[in-house]
Amino acid sequence: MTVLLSDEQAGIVALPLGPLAVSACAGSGKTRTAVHRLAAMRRLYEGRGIVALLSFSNVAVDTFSKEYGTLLRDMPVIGRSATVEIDTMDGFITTNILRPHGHRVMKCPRAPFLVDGTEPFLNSFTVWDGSRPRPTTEIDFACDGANFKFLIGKNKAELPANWAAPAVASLGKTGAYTHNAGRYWVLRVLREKPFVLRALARRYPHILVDEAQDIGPEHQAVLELLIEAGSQLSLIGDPHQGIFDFARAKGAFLKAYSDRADIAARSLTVNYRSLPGIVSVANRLIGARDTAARVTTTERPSAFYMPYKAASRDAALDSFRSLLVAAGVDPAKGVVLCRSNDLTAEWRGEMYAQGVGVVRCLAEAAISRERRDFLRAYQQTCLGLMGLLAPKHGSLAIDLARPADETMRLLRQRIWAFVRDPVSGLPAATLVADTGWHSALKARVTGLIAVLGAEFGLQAAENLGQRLAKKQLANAPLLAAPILTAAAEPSFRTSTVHRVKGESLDAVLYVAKKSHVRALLDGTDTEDGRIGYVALTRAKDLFVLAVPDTALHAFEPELQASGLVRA
Ligand SMILES: Nc1ncnc2c1ncn2[C@@H]1O[C@H](COP(=O)(O)OP(=O)(O)OP(=O)(O)O)[C@@H](O)[C@H]1O
Repeated sequence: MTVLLSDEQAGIVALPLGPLAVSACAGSGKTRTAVHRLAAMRRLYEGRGIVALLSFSNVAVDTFSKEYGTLLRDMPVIGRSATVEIDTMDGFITTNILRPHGHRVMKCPRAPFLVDGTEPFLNSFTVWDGSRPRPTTEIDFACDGANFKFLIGKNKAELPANWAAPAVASLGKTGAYTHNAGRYWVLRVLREKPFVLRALARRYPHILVDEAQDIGPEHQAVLELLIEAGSQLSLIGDPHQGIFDFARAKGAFLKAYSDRADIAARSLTVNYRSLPGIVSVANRLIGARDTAARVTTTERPSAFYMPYKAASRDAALDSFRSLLVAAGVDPAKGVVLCRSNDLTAEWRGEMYAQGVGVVRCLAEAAISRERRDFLRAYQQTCLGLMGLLAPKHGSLAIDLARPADETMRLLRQRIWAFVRDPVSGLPAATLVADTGWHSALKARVTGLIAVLGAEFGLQAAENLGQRLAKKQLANAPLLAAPILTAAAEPSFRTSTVHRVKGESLDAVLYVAKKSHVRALLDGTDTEDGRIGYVALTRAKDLFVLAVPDTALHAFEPELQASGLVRA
């Protein structure tokens, strides 16, 4: 299949192959444009290094790799070089800097390895925050010019460097790093070991970053160092879709980069994804004049709002189902989107955050398995089991992830068997949490720990009973049964907006709280506004905004002025 480009896209691909900043509207085919430009640059740099295409999610990387593969099939041999790399931004810095060179600044005797903070061996690494010791893994790092700020807690309170730096160094010596600390160590490698930076810039003469609105200050600092050392940088992104404020990524770099004198700045303004009615609402919300490439053959609207009662979720989902049928969209393709994890879990019919500690991990494992997310079910089960084993087995999770010998492989099989089996292994999430589920869990997990002791020599932690205590479990199933059994009425995929970023969805129901509706209507100056905008612009054929019934009256004039139609 030949992949075609529009004039606008082809113009960007054909630009002289220097650094570039592309500000692109939603659905404008950034993937296609970036992949074609990558192929064009590849020819220029043939034999002189690697051209990297970086993004921020594994889904984006898979999509780019597939499209690039399709494009290569139609290319002359010269374009088929293997010297193109497609990766996530974090994957790129981990593979090229942290794993091979991190030990030079971390002073560890092994290649650095990622931890998520729950590994028991981390318990002995703490930092004083002025009133109490906190896990070192909770330290966040903010790039502050040539220095770093060390932050802690939800409010990101600043920690004095003379408390934080020694704690970070002490954990670094083990080789362990968190996602946040990884960027700190990467920047230290590039600043303190100039030969690494020089080699990297020679190896990557041109780096293209997609979703460039998501570049935060630490990634920006890495890219600026590479530019100084000789790499060229091209950015492509949409400032209206920056939804990673929590990572301090606010699209500032993309905006500022296009103003630099030596950078060619271009725009993509045609939306190929959504029906004109949806594009028109998006335009009104952000004051843009993007155009829709698709045409409609009917007068039927494609962007709606409807009231919902928080206590009547099923009624709202039924209304969405009717709208899907009326729009001719397969109901199985409808997707429910929410702003937060809690709201998403509620709309999925899950009992959110059940249990405490080990029991919570195992409850999440059971829910994940029932939702057929087996990998997460396995990972949560491993985490739970780690909490039931003696601290000396602290690195077991890492060994299990990459089993080096037959014993580890057998152990992994044993845990997988437990995860998969609701009858004698991990109890079904449809059982009542505080009675049937908990009592079955306690008996079976205790049995499993005994087996792990007998067969694999693993020692149980002390106080197993306490660790498996019945705390914060509701007198209801962990997972509402209709979600699993409604074969005739397929349940909708339900997700946070963040998880569907970059995707095209046939139909979207965006379940908003009052503040989310307000933010959506106010445009994209706030993060909540941008999240609403991302939800809206995922929709191809149908968008429905669910507004709390108590707030409908106040918003109705503005909703209609934006072009949304009452369902
Ligand atoms: N020239 C084109 N002709 C027809 N369809 C196109 C063209 N370019 C892109 N598309 C289609 O438009 C849709 C949106 O493309 P893509 O997902 O790359 O958009 P995007 O710019 O990344 O959007 P967003 O930033 O909103 O995620 C895809 O289905 C893609 O195949």
